[in-house]
Amino acid sequence: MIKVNGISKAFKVAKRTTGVRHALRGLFHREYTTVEALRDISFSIEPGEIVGYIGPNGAGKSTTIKVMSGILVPDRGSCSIMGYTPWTERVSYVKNIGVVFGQRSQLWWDVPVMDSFQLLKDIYKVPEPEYKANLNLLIETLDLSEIVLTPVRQLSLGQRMRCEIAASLLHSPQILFLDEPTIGLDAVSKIAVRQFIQTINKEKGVTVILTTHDMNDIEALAKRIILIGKGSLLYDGNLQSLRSRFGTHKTITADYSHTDAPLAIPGASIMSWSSERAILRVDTEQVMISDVLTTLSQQVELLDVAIDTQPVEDIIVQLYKEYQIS
Ligand SMILES: Nc1ncnc2c1ncn2[C@@H]1O[C@H](COP(=O)(O)OP(=O)(O)OP(=O)(O)O)[C@@H](O)[C@H]1O
Repeated sequence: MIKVNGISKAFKVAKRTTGVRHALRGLFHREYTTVEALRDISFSIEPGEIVGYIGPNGAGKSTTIKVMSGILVPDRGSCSIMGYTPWTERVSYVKNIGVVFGQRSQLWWDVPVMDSFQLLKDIYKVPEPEYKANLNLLIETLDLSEIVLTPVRQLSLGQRMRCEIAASLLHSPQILFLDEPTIGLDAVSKIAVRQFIQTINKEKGVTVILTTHDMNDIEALAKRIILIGKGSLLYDGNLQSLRSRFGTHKTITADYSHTDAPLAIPGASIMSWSSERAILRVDTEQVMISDVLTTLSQQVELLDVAIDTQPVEDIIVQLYKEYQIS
């Protein structure tokens, strides 16, 4: 469905200087530097996938989404999405995609949301029955009935984001690009947006490419992640295999009957200890969790045990370290 092949994009940026002398000189003689936003990026995405496109600030995520949605023309490389080249066949191509930029709005600021929806219907030439069916479904699933008659400028960020997502789906696109869709949202709105993304992916088969800094988004939604750093693709694969590669540490929180004897557990490091609770960190490549629990139960009377895997955040930090990006 999506084939990106060797995409590169550089921006020419004017060098900024401080001081009056330099500013005056800059009026006559501008100096430029080149920012390589994307370097030889390639990947393919199958229909129905949800892919988390992640990387630190300035890595090139938004630039990739802009190239894939036809807003930016790359310097080199090719991109074929549902048979279209996004930047050369933009008019016919955009009917197949929905785009949400969390930091920008596609809705008209001063008019009620419903008027923006109507305008988008006309722009995309959505037939009336299809528009009505989509609108009703979106109003219901995104809980918009009480806000569609409100002007966008009066909406909260969470309400606006739900409307943005609805706006991007009115024309039944098969691919949805989401650039930071949960940025700035409270916990409840984040969960609502995540659930909705899952629903349209499962029920309508919409392919989703999602950029985010929120690892909970990734954990909840994406089986596959693509990691970029400083414009280069660093990892493309399964979140689960990344877990097994890096996530070999588990944390055991053990509650037990009062004891003053210190614990000695071979293969586990004791992160914290009190007379009733200990937190242990175990490298499962070195020692089995069951062995640690057996040793523990020989030394204390266990009341409760919780075992946590390493959060995805930690794994991503390790990846950044391995690739020396920040
Ligand atoms: N229009 C532009 N003009 C000049 N430089 C740009 C432009 N757009 C992006 N860049 C630069 O390209 C690089 C990649 O930017 P991009 O916005 O794609 O990163 P990002 O991964 O989306 O970052 P963030 O997580 O901060 O949103 C950055 O160094 C950025 O400053």
